[in-house]
Formats: sequence, C-alpha cells, structure tokens
Amino acid sequence: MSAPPALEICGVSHDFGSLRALDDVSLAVPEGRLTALLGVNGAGKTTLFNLVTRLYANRRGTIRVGGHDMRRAPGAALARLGVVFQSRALDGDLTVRQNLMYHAALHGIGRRDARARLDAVLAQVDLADRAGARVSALSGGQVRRAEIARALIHDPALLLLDEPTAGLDVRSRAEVVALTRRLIAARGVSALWATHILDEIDPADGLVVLHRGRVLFDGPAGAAAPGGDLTAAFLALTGAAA
Ligand SMILES: Nc1ncnc2c1ncn2[C@@H]1O[C@H](COP(=O)(O)OP(=O)(O)OP(=O)(O)O)[C@@H](O)[C@H]1O
Repeated sequence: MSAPPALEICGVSHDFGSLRALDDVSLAVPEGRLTALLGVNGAGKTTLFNLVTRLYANRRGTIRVGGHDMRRAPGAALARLGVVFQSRALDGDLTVRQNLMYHAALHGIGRRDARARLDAVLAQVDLADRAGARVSALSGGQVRRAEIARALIHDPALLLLDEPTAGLDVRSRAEVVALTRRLIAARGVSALWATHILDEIDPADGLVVLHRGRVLFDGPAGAAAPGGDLTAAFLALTGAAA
C-alpha cells in the first residue's frame, strides 16, 4: 500500500457568519515536495491554515495529516505539522536559542535532545552563528529563517508556511524560497506554501489555486500553464471564476 499524502483535505467548508470563506475544498499535498497554495487576498488561504492547525474547529469535511484524522486523532496529526505563521511567532526579547529551546519544551523534547536538534536545525537554516542573538537584532530574512527553524524543531513531516516571504526584500525572499526547497530535499519534509507571488512557484511544484474559497486548480504547476506563463494562466482561471 502506498503512503498516505502528507496532507489530505476532503470537502472542507467554513463560514464566518453569512460569509462562506471556504466552499467544499478538497486537495492533497504529496510527500516530499513543495505545493503552492496560490490565491489573492481574501481567497481563504489563512482560513484553511487555521483549520489545518486546529485554531478553528473543522465542522464540515475531513482533514488528514499523514493519514491521521484531525478530528479523531488530533495529537498524532498535529505532531506531524510544523507551522510558519503569517504573524511573527518568536519573542523578540529572547535569543534565537532561547526561543527554540522554549518551543522544543512545548513539544515535550528534553533539554539535551533539544540542544542537539537546535544545533542541527540552525545549521540547516544558516543561522548557526546567530544562535545567541536576540531575535529583535536579526534582519527580516533571518527572523523568517529562525521561524522556519522553530517550525522544524520537533521534526515534522509537513511544513505549513503562510506567506513566509511577506515583507521581505527581493534577496531575502529568494533566500527563504531556496532554503525551503533545500530543506525539502535534505529532510524529506513536505511543504504547503501559501502565497500570492507567482514567481515563487516552479513548474515542478504542486499547485492549488484557491479563489473566493474554492479550489480552481489542483495539479503540477507546469500543467496549469503549459505555455510557461503562470501569470496569464492564473488570471484566466480567476477571471473566468469572477
Ligand atoms: N475572523 C474572521 N471573521 C470574519 N471574516 C473573516 C475572518 N477571517 C477571514 N475572514 C474573511 O474570510 C475570507 C478569507 O480570508 P483569509 O484571511 O482566509 O484569506 P487569505 O487568502 O489568507 O488572504 P490574505 O492573502 O489577505 O492573507 C475573506 O473574505 C476574509 O475577509
């Protein structure tokens, strides 16, 4: 039997009062690669992440992480998830090391084990030399890399990244994208990358286009834009659904 997808969402809907933010959303994130969740502001990306991370209760449809049902086995499902939130998750007054040790403790990881993991993960995000620096003293790109390290400390199988390059300059953006691709290759982790920036997506990536709470496309990014022009393909898809 083949392994279950890193993330499987079937028939999920979510309302805010009379607003249907997600409408019968189904998608799968395969193991060991980057899947981009592409949508303009208000498409429903953060709402979907909030359901997958159990910040919101999921009332309609199913969410499975590595085959574990979020409703029936939330502990097992959440343990497989590492999340880089859109809002900042690190304490600026603490050092990178202190922040990561704190998050390791939240995951029940002992201090000795945590120290070893921390050294390994900081090396992987190119921050080994900044472990003792206060987070408030880091550049925007370094903060993002520290947040990715935080999300990896408990060795998750799936990384959720909610617009991780928001607010970064061109160089830092490129570094964060390249780093995530290296982590996928080196750790075998899968990633769901919410974005509205088309040039962060490679033709070989998985692509889910979310628009007004509905999935308009789910497949290889290259198949969405056979001519190679993802911008034109995205505008055609979302324009037709307007
Ligand atoms: N807490 C809330 N209460 C009411 N409406 C909400 C709430 N959160 C989101 N919405 C609405 O749900 C829809 C989806 O919003 P969501 O934040 O999920 O989109 P998004 O794709 O993440 O957008 P962005 O790129 O701006 O972060 C929008 O119409 C938004 O206004």
